[in-house]
Amino acid sequence: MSASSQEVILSARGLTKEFFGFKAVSNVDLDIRENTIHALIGPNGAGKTTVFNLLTKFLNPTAGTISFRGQDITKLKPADVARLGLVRSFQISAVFPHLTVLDNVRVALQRKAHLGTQFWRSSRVLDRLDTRAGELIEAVGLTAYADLDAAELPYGRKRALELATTLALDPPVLLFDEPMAGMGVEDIGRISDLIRQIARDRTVVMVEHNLNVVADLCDRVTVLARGEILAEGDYAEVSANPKVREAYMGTEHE
Ligand SMILES: Nc1ncnc2c1ncn2[C@@H]1O[C@H](COP(=O)(O)OP(=O)(O)OP(=O)(O)O)[C@@H](O)[C@H]1O
Repeated sequence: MSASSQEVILSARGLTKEFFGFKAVSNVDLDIRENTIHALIGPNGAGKTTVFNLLTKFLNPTAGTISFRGQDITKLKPADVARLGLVRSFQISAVFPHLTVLDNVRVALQRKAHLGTQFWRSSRVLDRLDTRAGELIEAVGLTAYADLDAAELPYGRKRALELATTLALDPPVLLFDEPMAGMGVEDIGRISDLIRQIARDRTVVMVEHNLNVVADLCDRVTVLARGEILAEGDYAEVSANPKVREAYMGTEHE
């Protein structure tokens, strides 16, 4: 799939973030295209997490603009952009440890369906929710764990549950900050498969340190270094770029 043929869904122009006069992100232009998996990579301190937090509105930029589907979202709050369909997963996912896997997914679906505050619920609506909950649990490989409390799940499976509760919201754009952090090889394979699967009809933006995962999953890669964009392209292009190699080498020797 050619990433350049798709519409831009999320973009930033001149994105800049200063912390007490220090430019963590400097004049970043970014175009994320629909139905692609787009990675933000770069050595430690490059500004990846700051860009991620700016895009999801957890931080306000010092300068620059962000637009989503052509709408300027620079001044919106995280909840507003989430409602528009720009949702970050994992770090703020609401997983209730003392609810079962099934009930966690049910709660997420009820929130999406705005049923949370209603006392009356038709059994037809609840049946539909249960069917969808079952599908989501199966999609993330948790069918055998459906009746366990979330707290009892091993780490990788907990992340799969977080993914299911995020998918329950059915967002067109999903952003992951280091989805593979702390995972073993087996979990990485499983979560990679899941991300590939959910990205078939969604846009995924991810900050990821594991370059094997980036090479395997991502259509487009933006490399940041010292708060600026160093290179952009597919993984083969950016990994062959001498400036990128130098930036990574530089930090290895620090
Ligand atoms: N709240 C803050 N206050 C001051 N400086 C900050 C703040 N957040 C980030 N920085 C600085 O901005 C720079 C970029 O940090 P950021 O966390 O965005 O980089 P990163 O590429 O995500 O790094 P890592 O790979 O280590 O997570 C770093 O020098 C960091 O110390």
